[in-house]
Amino acid sequence: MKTAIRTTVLHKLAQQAQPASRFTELYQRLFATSVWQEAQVVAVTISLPHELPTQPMISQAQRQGKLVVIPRTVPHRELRFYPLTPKTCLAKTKFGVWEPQNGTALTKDQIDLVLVPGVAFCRHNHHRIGYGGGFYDRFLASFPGQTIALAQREQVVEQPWTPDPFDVPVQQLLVEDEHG
Ligand SMILES: Nc1nc2c(c(=O)[nH]1)N(C=O)[C@@H](CNc1ccc(C(=O)N[C@@H](CCC(=O)O)C(=O)O)cc1)CN2
Ligand SMILES: Nc1ncnc2c1ncn2[C@@H]1O[C@H](COP(=O)(O)OP(=O)(O)OP(=O)(O)O)[C@@H](O)[C@H]1O
Repeated sequence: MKTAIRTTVLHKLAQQAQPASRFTELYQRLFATSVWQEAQVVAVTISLPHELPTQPMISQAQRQGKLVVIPRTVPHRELRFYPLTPKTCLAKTKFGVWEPQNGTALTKDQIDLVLVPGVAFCRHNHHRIGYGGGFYDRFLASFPGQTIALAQREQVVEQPWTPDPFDVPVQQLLVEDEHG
């Protein structure tokens, strides 16, 4: 079931590249949350072309004096988050994402907010489906801070699926064009 949803949503997302202007209002809703406002250290990805653009969130966080950290994949399908600064060197992985090559990884308890990427999200219970690597499920299993995901309309699934025991739902799901 998760595999079928992943394939369907990825197919929809592949149809168009996402202009950040489409999501201005969604970003504003994120910036208005108390979790965002209180976070000093924010973990976010460098988005792929079909993903919701993350650059506006990175810029806003840096303007507000927050530390932005980005993931690097390491053996055993784990993630480590490194500061994104003008000194950060990035390299493209086989998977196609840009990852940091230098700096010092933070520990989980140093990160206040993780903006969780995903392919599909369940509207009702905030469960998520990623690319199938299990990186975020593994990381979030023992993450003590806050989690928020932003979703394009096409990524939201109305019908709950049966989650695997290791799946970790996000605490807040902000959906394009929806308030509340
Ligand atoms: N922009 C962005 N960055 C992100 C994620 C994301 O969803 N979006 N991730 C969210 O988790 C992590 C990377 N996710 C990955 C998910 C799957 C595979 C993967 O299937 N790798 C294959 C080899 C790929 C290839 O050779 O092309 C493998 O390990 O077998 C790799 C990374 C961290 N960075
Ligand atoms: N906490 C965990 N400990 C050990 N293995 C895990 C854990 N979480 C997930 N996995 C493994 O990761 C694999 C992929 O999981 P899943 O299909 O749910 O990935 P996903 O949610 O799509 O990916 P991601 O979390 O990277 O976005 C599963 O085979 C699972 O066994």
